Amino acid sequence: MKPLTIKNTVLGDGIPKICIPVTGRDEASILRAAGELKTLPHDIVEWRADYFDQVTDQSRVLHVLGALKELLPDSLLLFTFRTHREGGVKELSTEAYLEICKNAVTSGLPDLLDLEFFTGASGENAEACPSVLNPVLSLAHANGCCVILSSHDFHKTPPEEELFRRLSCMDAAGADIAKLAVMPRSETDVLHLLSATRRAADLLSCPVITMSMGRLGVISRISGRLTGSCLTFGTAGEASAPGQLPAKKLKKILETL
Ligand SMILES: O=C1C[C@@](O)(C(=O)O)C[C@@H](O)[C@@H]1O
Repeated sequence: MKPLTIKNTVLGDGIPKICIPVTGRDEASILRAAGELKTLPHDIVEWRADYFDQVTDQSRVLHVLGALKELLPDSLLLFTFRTHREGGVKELSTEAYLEICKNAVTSGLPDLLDLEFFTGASGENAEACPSVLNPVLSLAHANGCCVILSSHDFHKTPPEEELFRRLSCMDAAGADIAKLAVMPRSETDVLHLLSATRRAADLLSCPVITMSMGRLGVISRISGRLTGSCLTFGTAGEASAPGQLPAKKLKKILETL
């Protein structure tokens, strides 16, 4: 794997980087939460725009993106609309989801876009749709924005081979970073995720981010140095997924390990 440098942050080398999600429902609470991050250890701020009540209003989204950039000029900004089928807050059509992503990257404000790998695909273990993903990937890249291709399963952990296959397919599809979040049902599920991550970090060309969610999977959020997962999500207030640790505690653990 080749490390990815965005501004001064190197993903895929050294201690895993920390990303803190901001999940407010209105502009005031989003900006208040973002302001509080100034004193917390992090490299990336993720705006989870699916929590935002006005997310379908393009100009309000651009306004919030601009304000976040201004408030946190030294943090990388990750734009994420998590769809309902992958664990997000709002149910929108695929077209509306893609419009939100395109609007965000066209502004040139986010440093990173989370794009769900199975957008436009149907059913379990479906193949991704290059005709849906490619235009967004190109638009993001043309606007200086890196793309995290992502896949989430809040119910189970697919077999280890499938975990590795998904990360490989994301890499082959042109991801700048490949990301997988899955829910363990047993200790073995967690070990499979860790092992697939190590293989992917060794064999793929892009950096990877993985997590096994919930209490059982907490080890996956602190073991990136061992497994090769380059980024881990920590909380400042409300968690955006089960198992996330508070950012300060996370930083201490990562430094100790
Ligand atoms: O995809 C991810 C990872 C995540 O689900 C987690 O488990 O930490 C948290 C989300 O906010 C983020 O978009």
